[in-house]
Parts: sequence; structure tokens; C-alpha cells
Amino acid sequence: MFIEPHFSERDHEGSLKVGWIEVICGSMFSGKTEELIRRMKRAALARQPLQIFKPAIDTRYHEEQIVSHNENALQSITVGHASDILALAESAEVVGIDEAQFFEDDLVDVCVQLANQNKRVIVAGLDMDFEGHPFGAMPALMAVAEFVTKVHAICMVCGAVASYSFRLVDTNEQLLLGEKELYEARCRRCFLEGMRYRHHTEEARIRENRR
Ligand SMILES: Nc1ncnc2c1ncn2[C@@H]1O[C@H](COP(=O)(O)OP(=O)(O)O)[C@@H](O)[C@H]1O
Ligand SMILES: Cc1cn([C@H]2C[C@H](O)[C@@H](COP(=O)(O)O)O2)c(=O)[nH]c1=O
Ligand SMILES: [Zn+2]
Repeated sequence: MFIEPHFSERDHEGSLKVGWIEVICGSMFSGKTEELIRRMKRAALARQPLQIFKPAIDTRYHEEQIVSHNENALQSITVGHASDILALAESAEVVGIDEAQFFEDDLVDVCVQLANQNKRVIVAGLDMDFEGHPFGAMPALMAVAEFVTKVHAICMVCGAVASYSFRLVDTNEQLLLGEKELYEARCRRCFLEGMRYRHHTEEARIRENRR
């Protein structure tokens, strides 16, 4: 379990002397939002001013809350662009960002600026998309972060540890919001099997159309 850096990182009034970036990544259903909520609740207990942000693109559950799959929730601000966070987080010492994969690449620079202003920045997001490719600004964020935590789900096919989000419907757009009706957490083996089957049926369909 992630333990916050020691309190010597604070001045005598308890304010942060140095900032840093924490990344929480993993597949869908792996507990990213739960872990973000857990860390933010502990910051609140320590009476540190905090603010949570999420991208306008993702309003699946609530406009002004981050909500985990098991219905844990915390107040958040929805922003259209990562750069909006800079002004809105001015009075926060701890900044949480959920669904980071949906922001533009400038999220990396925004997080670095916030950390350079001595803020603790906690970013949660999908490390890979439905094809198993790195998602948005997540890889770059992992590179500049002081702390990276990868959380895991349970494979819905075989019960092993899952790192992949398998899409159950046949669309190739990277952006497709949804839950269990559209995605399944899968281990490497079951993810690969699903992808092979998909390519196989796609090729069969193309062959059929050529006739
Ligand atoms: N396949 C699964 N593996 C693990 N947890 C799952 C799975 N399916 C549903 N869950 C639920 O999802 C919760 C995690 O939700 P959440 O924090 O929102 O995940 P994430 O933000 O990574 O999508 C778990 O505590 C569990 O209740
Ligand atoms: C893999 C993948 C996911 N999405 C969408 C589906 C969900 O709306 C979110 C992820 O939510 P979670 O909190 O991590 O469960 O992202 C997508 O648009 N494209 C993808 O490839
Ligand atoms: Zn599996």
C-alpha cells in the first residue's frame, strides 16, 4: 500500500516544502479511483487544502463527483482543458486528477507546474487503451512522476490478475465511454485470445465482403 512521504517534507506550519507527482494507473476496474479517493480522504484528515479535477468528456456517473465502480464518491470540478486546473487549484496543496488519459498532452506540463509550486499532485488514469496501447499523456506522466502505483483488477475470464481492458463490442475508436456492458478486465493471456478471435472474425468478414 502506498504510504505518503514523511512529514519532514513540510514546514513547521505543516505546509508542503516540496511538491511531487504520484501516478495511479491500471486497467478498468483495477481500483484507480478508489485509491485516488483513499489518498484524498487521508489528505483531508490531515487538514490539507485539496481539490479534485476530472475531464469534461467523462460525465458517466456525476457532473461534480468522481465515483468509483463500487460507488465511493468525492466532490470534484469538471474541466474542459488541463490548463484550466492551474487557476482553479491555486489554493490547494493537494491536487487530485481522475481519468487523466482523456486530457490533452499538456496535462504533463500542468502537473509539473503544480508540483513545482510545492503541491502534491495525484493523477489516476488508464495506462492502456482497449488495444493494449499506451493511452494519452499517461506514459509521459509516469516518466515525470516521483511515485507510480500500478493497480490490478481480476480477469473476468479466468480469475488471474488483470492489466488489460478488453472491449466487448466491435468499434475501433479509442474513445468509447462505458462500463461492464462494454469492457471486461482481462489478464494478458485472455486479452490476447480475445484480440486474436476479433482479428480472425474481422478477416473472415472482409473475405466474405470480397466475394
Ligand atoms: N474484474 C474486476 N476486478 C476487480 N474489481 C472489480 C472488477 N469488476 C468490478 N470491480 C469493482 O470495481 C471496484 C474498483 O472500482 P474503481 O476504483 O472505480 O476502478 P477503476 O477506477 O480502476 O476503474 C472494485 O473495488 C470492485 O468492487
Ligand atoms: C479501455 C478504454 C476505456 N475507455 C473508457 C471507458 C470508461 O468510460 C473509461 C475508463 O474508466 P475507468 O474509471 O478506468 O473504469 O474510459 C475508452 O474510452 N477507451 C478505451 O480504450
Ligand atoms: Zn485471464
